[in-house]
Amino acid sequence: MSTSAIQQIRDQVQHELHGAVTIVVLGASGDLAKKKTYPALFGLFKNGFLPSNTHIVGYARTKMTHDQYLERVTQYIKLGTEEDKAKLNAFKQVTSYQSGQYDQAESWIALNQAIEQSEQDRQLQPAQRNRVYYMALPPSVFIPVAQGIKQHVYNATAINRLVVEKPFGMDTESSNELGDALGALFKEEEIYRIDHYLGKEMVKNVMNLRFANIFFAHAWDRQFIDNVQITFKEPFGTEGRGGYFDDFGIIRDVMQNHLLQVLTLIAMERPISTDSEAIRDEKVKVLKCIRPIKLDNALLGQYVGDLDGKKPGYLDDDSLKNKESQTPTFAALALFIENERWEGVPFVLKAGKALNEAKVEVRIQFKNVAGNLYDDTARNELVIRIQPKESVYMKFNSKQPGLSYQTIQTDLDLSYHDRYTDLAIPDAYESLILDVLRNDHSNFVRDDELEASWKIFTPLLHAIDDPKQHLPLVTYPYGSRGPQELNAFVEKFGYDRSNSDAYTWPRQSMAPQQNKL
Ligand SMILES: NC(=O)C1=CN([C@@H]2O[C@H](COP(=O)(O)OP(=O)(O)OC[C@H]3O[C@@H](n4cnc5c(N)ncnc54)[C@H](OP(=O)(O)O)[C@@H]3O)[C@@H](O)[C@H]2O)C=CC1
Ligand SMILES: O=C1O[C@H](COP(=O)(O)O)[C@@H](O)[C@H](O)[C@H]1O
Repeated sequence: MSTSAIQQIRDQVQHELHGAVTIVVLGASGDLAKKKTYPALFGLFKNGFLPSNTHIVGYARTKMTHDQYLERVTQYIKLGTEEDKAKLNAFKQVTSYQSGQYDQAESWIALNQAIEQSEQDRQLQPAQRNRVYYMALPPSVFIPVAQGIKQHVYNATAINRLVVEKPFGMDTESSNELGDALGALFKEEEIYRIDHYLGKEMVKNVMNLRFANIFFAHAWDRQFIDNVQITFKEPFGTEGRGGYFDDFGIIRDVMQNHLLQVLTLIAMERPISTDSEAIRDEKVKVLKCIRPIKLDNALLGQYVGDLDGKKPGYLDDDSLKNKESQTPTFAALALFIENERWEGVPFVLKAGKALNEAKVEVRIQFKNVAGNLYDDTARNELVIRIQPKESVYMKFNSKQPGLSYQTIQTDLDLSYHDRYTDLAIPDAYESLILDVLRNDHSNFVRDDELEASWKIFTPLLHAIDDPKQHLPLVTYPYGSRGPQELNAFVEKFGYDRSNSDAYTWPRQSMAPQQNKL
């Protein structure tokens, strides 16, 4: 980004908040706070993106001294240079900790007094007494905390913003209940529902790729695209998180939110502008065209121990209470969008824990060439690699170099780490907290978007949760590609790998004999 574009963002934040804010991190003693929220806040502070007059208050029940608090919340911050170390010392000067309960008025009153004291010490004018409340908390306390804040901490004379972490409910009904409870306390424009995938660089790039390139615009529909695969793979299981995970399963954990958000960006119509409401309007429209997932269009799996006996199965996890759990740790789901652009095109979402690699990507597979002149050609694919190794590449067919006329598969490859020097991609949380400060809702989930997304998944989730229905659950070994039924599943929904066997990515030089003929 050019220096002037960066300065423009800094000026925007400064202007939006009149140069001052108090950021309250609720649940500051927790895992998300130390791993994501504070490192992101430090990244913004270091690069001058926080308003010049910022104070960060950590809040949780745990009793900690100031030094214990600082140690805890800065342990995951990476320091590259001496300058970073100096900046961290300066960052520590603008934060403090307040311990209190989540359901007691006295605690909230005390928090409000601490904030007011800080505002007074910083000599803030009424319009500068802006407050951001970041709920890094388990969902069981979202509502009492939102109530406590609204009643005792909310400052009606300035800006208030509430940042909420997923999960936003377990199904349509519970999500609506949570939405109604929050909606009764905060206006929709004050609420920022985080889906951290919307802060990832390549997810943010989807709109630029689609709407700033004329050649994609005209091939982006059922006439040219055969199927879309959106894949999430993690090489580790639920080790130690089985307690949490067992209530949710892979569909609620990453598919109803992260992968569906990616699908929405791929499938939505062009918004009338880049304004956040225009974007979210289009997202809601396309979500409403997706029918609830049919049971026949789902493949569910659970991992077992690996073949060497070194890695445990899901049911071996000590943190798991139900040793006969039927919770899926893997799912492949085919979704269909019933509109003019996409009718009949399967969007296959695949996600799994304890697989063979770490990878998140979108793979758009185009149709076969009609009346093709050449034998054995592979289908074109556009791949958006979200992580690791951010990249966009287009697989296409080309004449083999030399005297041969054989067609081979190759690619046009924009691998970020090769193309851009000094690449520094900010963490998703850094980007999203900056958006909160700039008052840009584009990368946050709106209430109606949430409702539309739960409607797609709720019938399937209820069937999975109902022990009487006994949905088939296949197994796969820890560290494998997933259930062996997966290939047949994706083929059933159109995915065709023929003539792709010789192709690998990232690019490697072709074998000498392939170049010679
Ligand atoms: N951790 C992660 O990487 C991610 C987390 N999230 C979401 O962020 C939110 C916070 O996650 P995370 O930090 O892992 O959660 P934690 O379990 O670490 O909880 C955060 C803090 O909340 C308090 N707390 C924990 N359990 C309870 C309870 N039953 N009742 C009241 N307070 C409780 C504790 O603080 P104290 O006891 O001091 O008050 C704890 O330090 C969740 O909604 C989670 O789904 C989303 C994406 C990733
Ligand atoms: O929300 C979640 O996401 C993480 C994956 O996030 P990533 O940024 O590391 O790709 C997942 O591990 C976790 O189970 C889920 O709750």
